[in-house]
Amino acid sequence: MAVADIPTGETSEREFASGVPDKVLHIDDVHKSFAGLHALSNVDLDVRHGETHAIIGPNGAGKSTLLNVCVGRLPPDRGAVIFDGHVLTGKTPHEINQLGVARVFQTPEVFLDLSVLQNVMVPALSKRDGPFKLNPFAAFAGETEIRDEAEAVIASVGLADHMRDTASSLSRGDKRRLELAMCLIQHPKLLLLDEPTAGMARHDTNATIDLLKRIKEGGMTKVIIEHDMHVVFSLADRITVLAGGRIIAQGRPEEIKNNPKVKEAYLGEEQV
Ligand SMILES: Nc1ncnc2c1ncn2[C@@H]1O[C@H](COP(=O)(O)OP(=O)(O)OP(=O)(O)O)[C@@H](O)[C@H]1O
Repeated sequence: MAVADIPTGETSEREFASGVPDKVLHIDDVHKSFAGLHALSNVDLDVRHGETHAIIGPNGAGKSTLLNVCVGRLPPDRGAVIFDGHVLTGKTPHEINQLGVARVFQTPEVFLDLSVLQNVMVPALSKRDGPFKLNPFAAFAGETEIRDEAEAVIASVGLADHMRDTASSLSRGDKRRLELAMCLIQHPKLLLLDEPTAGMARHDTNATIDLLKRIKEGGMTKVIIEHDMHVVFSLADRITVLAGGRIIAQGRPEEIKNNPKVKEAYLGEEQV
């Protein structure tokens, strides 16, 4: 039976999971079109437990569309996404997040009027309490344990000096670090990063590479979309190359570097 035909009942999900124990994420024959434009065609991809998997490709290749399908922001026209034994297709972004998938967006999505500390406490409280609808300031009261952890995570992304600053006052690069901290405090099984170093100066980019390497030591699985090849080749265990919505190559970094199809796809763009 094709994965796309698997009903979303729990038994089927468990049966499927038992067949692929080392794969955290399985993308099966995903298609997505926008008004006749094939943004994704026949996309098959496995991400293994604990690896850092980079998805690269020229502008308009379909990278962000693929991530949006994975996190439930876009329904695929065909195919399925399986995470940790759960069929994600048809689930809401919040349900997918609750299963252990966190994402750093291309444009940072933070609470601009809250402080850095409060921003990082929100997802921790939400994970513990569910999507609370009460005044978040009331919910913050007496949350010593979560506050301590939030402070530690904020320090780990290099924002200790901005703990009480409002998010709106941060630079774009710091907003991305804040968003990363908001993901890390959730202890996700899978972290999806959409151009995590976009808009950062080289010094900050290198600091982010170091941080992501340290997270890797913790065993978290990561999928990273990135244009900066220095970042890709510093972090990736395996790379998938998309062009025109199709996968044109998959393999280890050295294999991708020497792949003629990849060089051709990048002609006129930044060289791999
Ligand atoms: N919501 C949408 N409506 C219409 N077309 C879209 C939409 N989202 C993406 N597209 C189109 O789908 C194709 C793939 O876009 P996508 O953003 O996934 O590419 P990408 O590889 O992430 O590009 P970039 O590296 O420039 O961010 C592009 O041609 C884009 O214009």
